[in-house]
Order: sequence, then C-alpha cells, then structure tokens
Amino acid sequence: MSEPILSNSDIDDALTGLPEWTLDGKQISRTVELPTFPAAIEFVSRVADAAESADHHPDIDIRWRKLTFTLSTHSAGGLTKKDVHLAHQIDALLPDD
Ligand SMILES: C[C@H](O)[C@H](O)[C@H]1CNC2=NC(N)=NC(=O)C2=N1
Repeated sequence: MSEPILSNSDIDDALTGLPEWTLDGKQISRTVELPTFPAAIEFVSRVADAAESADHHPDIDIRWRKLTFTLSTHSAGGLTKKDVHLAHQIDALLPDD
C-alpha cells in the first residue's frame, strides 16, 4: 500500500519547515557541503542508516565534499510525508556549522 501523495498546499506547508530544501517538480532536494571528502562520506553513511531504518531512500549525488540529496517517493510518483520526514532527519543529522 503506497503512501498518498501530498497536495500542493501540504507541500507548501512542509517546505516552510524545510527552508534549505528546494521543490523541483515532484521532488525536493538539498545540497550540503562538508569540510572534507571523508566527512562527506561519513555523513552519507549516517543518512544511509536513517534511510534503512525508515525504509525510504534518497537519491544522493556525491561531488568531492558536496552532497545533493533528492527525495521523492518512487512508488507513489511524487512527494509523500515519508519524504518530509526523511528531509527533517537529514537536517537533524547535519553537523553544526
Ligand atoms: C519495499 C520498500 O518499502 C520499497 O521498495 C521502498 C524502499 N525505499 C524507497 N525509497 C524511495 N525514495 N521511494 C520508494 O518508493 C521506496 N520504496
């Protein structure tokens, strides 16, 4: 049973709590830069643990120490609350500046 897709107004509401995330069609994404390549890979590993626990997985683009996380629910063909939840988890896992 797939998650229901969020309405446009649900997406707008969710994005007010996720100011670093950008809506692009049916997905949201955030780019972060870590201090070093090993730190970036370690962060990817922490996100991977959260993704496995949630059984929900981001697309991840790795370019040296810059990471782009893209979230959508493939089985639903768009954004669901699972994406909003994982976006908050990724934000919470980020080390402080
Ligand atoms: C069976 C399992 O729940 C699904 O294959 C999950 C795994 N992770 C997933 N991740 C994402 N982003 N979208 C999905 O539809 C999805 N499906």
